[in-house]
Amino acid sequence: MKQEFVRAKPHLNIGTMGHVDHGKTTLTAAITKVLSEKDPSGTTFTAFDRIDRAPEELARGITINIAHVEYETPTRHYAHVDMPGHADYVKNMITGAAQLDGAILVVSAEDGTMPQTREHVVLAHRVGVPYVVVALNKADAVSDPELLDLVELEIRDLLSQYGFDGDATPVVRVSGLRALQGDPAWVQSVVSLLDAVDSHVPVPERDISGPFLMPIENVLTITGRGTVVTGAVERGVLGLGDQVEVLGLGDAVSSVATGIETFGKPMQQAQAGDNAAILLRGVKRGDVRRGQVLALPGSVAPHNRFRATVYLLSHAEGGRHTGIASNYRPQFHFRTGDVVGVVELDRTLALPGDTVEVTVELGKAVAMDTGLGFAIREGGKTVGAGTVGEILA
Ligand SMILES: Nc1nc2c(ncn2[C@@H]2O[C@H](COP(=O)(O)OP(=O)(O)OP(=O)(O)O)[C@@H](O)[C@H]2O)c(=O)[nH]1
Ligand SMILES: [Mg+2]
Repeated sequence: MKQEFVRAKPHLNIGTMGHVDHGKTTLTAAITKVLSEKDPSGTTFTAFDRIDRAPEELARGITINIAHVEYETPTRHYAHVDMPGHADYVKNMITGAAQLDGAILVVSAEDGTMPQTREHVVLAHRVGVPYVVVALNKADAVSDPELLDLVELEIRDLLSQYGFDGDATPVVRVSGLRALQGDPAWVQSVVSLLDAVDSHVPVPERDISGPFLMPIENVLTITGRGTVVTGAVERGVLGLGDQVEVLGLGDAVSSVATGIETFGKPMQQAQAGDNAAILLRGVKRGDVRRGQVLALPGSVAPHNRFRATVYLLSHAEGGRHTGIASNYRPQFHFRTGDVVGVVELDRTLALPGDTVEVTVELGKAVAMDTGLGFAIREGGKTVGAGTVGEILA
């Protein structure tokens, strides 16, 4: 019998972001190592090569998408996402799939701020990641303190330039690598970083009272038990035995939640903010997929025609070089999935950096309400961010 999840501390969702190779995954592993050594009952060490793995099938237990690791500080329980590639960051951030309550911006002290550092800061602010804490990483590799001061200044400037409070943001000098190797001074640097996260990122308000909704991130088969969907609960509460509907991208499927887990621990209820794995009665693996939502029956409906406000990312933000016109056919990324659609503009041309009102017609209906955010993508690249306005059909 597996131990039940105990909701003893507030739960927050955070993640590492930052330029390629600046040490996000190493730092993630170091955090779990440092915390597991302080309190083995709250945190399990997740080694570098165990992060970012998402298995297709699990032999036993309902396990969460492996891109997440969990850990506990003295005051909080965290789910931490360390996404494998730059494209995934952009996509997950812009759609809110990652639903970060705060982010650890990892900047290599050797390189300073780089293009993806900027892009992630821009996107984090645009999608409403409310707080950032900076890990000035690889501080072990830079012996000149003035150089570290300079990089710190540069980071604060960048944060202020894109809407964060650069002066108030904690910038902590760390070495994920040396902490992982057990060097006491650098272990302490990771403890300081976590203290900064605990104190700078407030516990968010969750929409617990709204109707249950969870975007599906992964679908797994558990031998002998059935089909499990995983994701982060967006709003509401789901209890064991509750009726649910899987919606969007095709026919709706009705089911009942017969198992609920978080990080491999069973629980009676999943609530907004939780990373949950939900076992669905009588559902075949092929009936459900990533990009759909699991929702309280009747609480939300799929739509495919709507008005939207769209911001086209500027070139500096990683957007297009050229403008768009009516009949533009990109991919629309809602929550956890992509669907093709056609854009109609109210004017002849919209340029990168512009905010425009458009009408969108999707190839497949997606569960949506007014206010839902989405990303516009082409060729695997994110070129715009939008918000659903009036729903037309
Ligand atoms: N000297 C030093 N090297 C580090 C540190 N952290 C990471 N590295 C090295 O930097 C390289 C990249 O580290 P990763 O943790 O894979 O970086 P990442 O940001 O996850 O990279 P992507 O996922 O590819 O974007 C590896 O060779 C690490 O060993 C550090 O604190 N100090
Ligand atoms: Mg990595």
